[in-house]
Amino acid sequence: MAEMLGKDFQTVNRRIASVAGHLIPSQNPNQNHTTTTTIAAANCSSGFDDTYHRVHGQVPTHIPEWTPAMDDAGAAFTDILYEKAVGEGIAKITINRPERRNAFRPQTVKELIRAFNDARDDNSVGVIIFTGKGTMAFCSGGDQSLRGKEGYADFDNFGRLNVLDLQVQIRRLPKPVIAMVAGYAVGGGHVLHMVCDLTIAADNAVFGQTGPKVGSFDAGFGASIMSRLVGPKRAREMWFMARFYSAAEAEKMGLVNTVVPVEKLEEETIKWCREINRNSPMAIRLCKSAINAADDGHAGLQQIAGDATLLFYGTEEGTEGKNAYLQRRKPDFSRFPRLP
Ligand SMILES: CC(C)(COP(=O)(O)OP(=O)(O)OC[C@H]1O[C@@H](n2cnc3c(N)ncnc32)[C@H](O)[C@@H]1OP(=O)(O)O)[C@@H](O)C(=O)NCCC(=O)NCCSC(=O)CCC(=O)c1ccccc1C(=O)O
Repeated sequence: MAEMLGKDFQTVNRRIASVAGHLIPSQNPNQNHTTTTTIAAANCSSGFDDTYHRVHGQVPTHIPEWTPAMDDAGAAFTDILYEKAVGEGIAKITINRPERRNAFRPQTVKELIRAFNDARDDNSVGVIIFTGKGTMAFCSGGDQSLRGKEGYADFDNFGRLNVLDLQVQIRRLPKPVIAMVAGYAVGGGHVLHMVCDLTIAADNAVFGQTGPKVGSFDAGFGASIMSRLVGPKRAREMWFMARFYSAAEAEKMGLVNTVVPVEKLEEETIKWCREINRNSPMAIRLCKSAINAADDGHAGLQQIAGDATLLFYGTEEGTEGKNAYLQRRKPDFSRFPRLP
């Protein structure tokens, strides 16, 4: 009996400690002593006051300390800025050609590919922000002054369309990529924000395809992903008319996740990054590959199947096979259940 009462007492104590863990001290200006308020009551912008929100709490919104980043090649970037937030697991990749409304040239795309590769390989990075320098443009597409008969040419005497490689890279990257869009996201720049996993738009953002006005089109992801996002009727409208849409219109169409005042853009984006980074990286990885799997055909299956192999390597069952091979014996899988 005494033992049972002791256990109950322990349970009550544990529960009180757990609830107290959700309490933060706050100073009441009218009183000289400290009172306690629940995190949910103090900060809850979502308006939910439940254990889920008390346990997970609020996400800090302060701007992080950015430090310049490099990749293994060590060559300086000329067309982009590549930064990581100290101690945060956030990388930021910025097209740095504001005088051209952040239009990309082949060199820009090569540098973007290097930075995205590095952010993928850095296992301290959980989320990548993709943006443009300044508030006038996220990206205005391919640099038309460099467009030739075979694509875009800057330092070579032949053209290329290497932005298509970048699109595929972002789509396959097993970490969330967030487009942080202020100003124009048009032409190939509009396609780039669409291939990102999420888009946080400033209230000055402008979206649209220009291709049919400038003698270009993206019949790849630019057509198929757009159609998924906004539906085929709207996608046809966007491509046939080549109109521009405000941030509010884009939000209504499902092109962006949220719209915030331009001066709050980075703060809000960082908040989303931190919120994602608090969650299970493997769950997020699988969610990304699962959402893309059907649309991406063999490549989509390969990504999600690779994730399954990755998980299987971490199991005892998988390890038994490897150990048996290394120990030159038959594997013994008899202890592993054949689940229904
Ligand atoms: C973006 C604008 C609407 C902004 O207008 P505004 O604020 O009035 O500024 P401007 O004075 O026009 O521009 C300032 C400055 O920047 C230069 N500039 C802007 N955009 C570009 C650009 N894309 N290329 C080259 N230069 C640009 C502009 O000339 C000015 O320079 P000054 O020296 O000061 O004069 C407006 O700028 C605008 O409409 N821009 C063009 C938008 C556009 O049509 N983009 C190209 C679309 S096609 C494309 O992107 C193809 C991409 C591609 O490679 C591809 C290939 C194959 C398959 C798929 C794709 C794909 O789509 O990704």
